[in-house]
Amino acid sequence: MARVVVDAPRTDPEMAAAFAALGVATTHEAQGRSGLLSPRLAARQTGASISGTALTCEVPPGDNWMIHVALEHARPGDILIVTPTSPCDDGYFGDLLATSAIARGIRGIVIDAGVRDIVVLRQLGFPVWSKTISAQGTVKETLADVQVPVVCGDRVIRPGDVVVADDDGVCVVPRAAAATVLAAARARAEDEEHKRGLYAAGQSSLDISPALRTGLERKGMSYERA
Ligand SMILES: O=C([O-])CC(=O)C(=O)O
Ligand SMILES: [Mg+2]
Repeated sequence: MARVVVDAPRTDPEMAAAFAALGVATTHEAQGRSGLLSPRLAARQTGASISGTALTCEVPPGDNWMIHVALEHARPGDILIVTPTSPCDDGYFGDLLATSAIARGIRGIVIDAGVRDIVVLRQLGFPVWSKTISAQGTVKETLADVQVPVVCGDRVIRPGDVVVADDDGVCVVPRAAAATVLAAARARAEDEEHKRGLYAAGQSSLDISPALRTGLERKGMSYERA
């Protein structure tokens, strides 16, 4: 039996939104280099940087009915996560569904399958991370689960987890870890800001981070004159 989990708990929307300014690389590093979705889920635009709470949706191959169901349960600040129950490249999502998603406060879509109407999606400014682009249409015949834990881009995503997406890819932060990872990501961003100033002033990264130099010696790097 397929089911929709209604009012699933989610990360505080303001906290989830704060990750966008930090970005995917920093978030991923701040949680111990984890959470990154497969790079096959590529940005279909340039310059979009979003974060929000996961609204998850399973779809049978070639059938987008459950995306319509998921949109009905959208809350402002959600990011739609769509995963087929077995691999499929069809164009599940296009400009009509995007128009509805925007109206319902959804910030973007991450889909381990295809999207279509890509020119209009870009014109709408609705950001997409997808496995592919395909005009292949889908039917509305078979049920699947909405707002349940899914595997998307080879990572488990639970309803209400934080999803961060930009030109570097997509990263998931489990709801229970969001506050800790946000604090670690902010600290990392501050540290990088400091280093950026030193790098720009011409300082060597080996001087700024002495471990990089002592590590070379410890591992036996030798220097020879040409
Ligand atoms: O309607 C569909 O099946 C997908 C689509 O093209 C749209 O959302 O515009
Ligand atoms: Mg269309």
